[in-house]
Amino acid sequence: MPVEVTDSRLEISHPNGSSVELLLYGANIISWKAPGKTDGAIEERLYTSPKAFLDGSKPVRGGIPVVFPFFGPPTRPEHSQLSQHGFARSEVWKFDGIVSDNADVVSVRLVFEPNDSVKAKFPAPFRLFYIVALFAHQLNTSLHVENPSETQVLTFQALLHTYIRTEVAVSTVTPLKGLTYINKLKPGLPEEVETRDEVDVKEPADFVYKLAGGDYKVVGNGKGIHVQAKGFKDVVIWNPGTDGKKMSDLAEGGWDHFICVEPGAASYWIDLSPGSTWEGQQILTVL
Ligand SMILES: O=P(O)(O)OC[C@H]1O[C@H](O)[C@H](O)[C@@H](O)[C@@H]1O
Repeated sequence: MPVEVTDSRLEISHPNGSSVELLLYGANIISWKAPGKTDGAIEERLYTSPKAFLDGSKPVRGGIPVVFPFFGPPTRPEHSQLSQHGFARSEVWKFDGIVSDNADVVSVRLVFEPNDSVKAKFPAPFRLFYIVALFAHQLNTSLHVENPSETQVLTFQALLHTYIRTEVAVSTVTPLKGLTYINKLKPGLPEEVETRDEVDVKEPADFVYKLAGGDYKVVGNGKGIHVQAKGFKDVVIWNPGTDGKKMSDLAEGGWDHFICVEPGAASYWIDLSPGSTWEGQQILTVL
């Protein structure tokens, strides 16, 4: 079967050998395996920490966590009761059916509607859909935010916190040169302009690149992933380096094996008018 659903996870398989595993907890993709375009070798393309909690007790350290309704830490009073990066990554989503199943693409839809505990902390009406589409060499994830209110504007941020598996020692992200970025490692300091042709994360990195263009490449050891984004104007590049020692769900040296490339609305807010839907999409392609 191309889609297997259990109480807690989904597995999607493509006829060409690629596959995805996703937890209903957070709609968090925890694995994407896809063949190389030239060698055909099926490899894991995302990083999920071997120490990540996959039992729903804590947001998953790895894969693709979904960030909504704000990119943390909270800065607005209406988010003060919510935890870092909001609740979308720590609530249980529902499988909402197979969207397509053919030789090109197998895709599914998940939905999250606010439950009582979310409504108590975040009363604004909303509904989230997440479409996960698996192609031979590509994984396409689309977050749809609906505002069902007839009167109230829904204000939010959203982001896909993608952990790309790559060897940090030899990997770079391009093209970011010339972009203005917020350096979250130096809070309060003015924004900076990226001067590097190729950005690496050999030192701790936590940079929010604004109006970043939506087209990035992560390359290392002759392999790589093309990251395209639509609807997400920013991209965050994050790796904690040895500060990762403070994270109970990241093993010693785990930070050497990923770069987070996070398309998102992170430096700005989206005001969604009543009755409207917003979409943010990420397309990952094996290079
Ligand atoms: O530890 P988490 O809550 O998953 O956040 C991990 C990281 O996410 C983003 O990339 C932020 O820019 C970082 O500041 C944060 O440390």
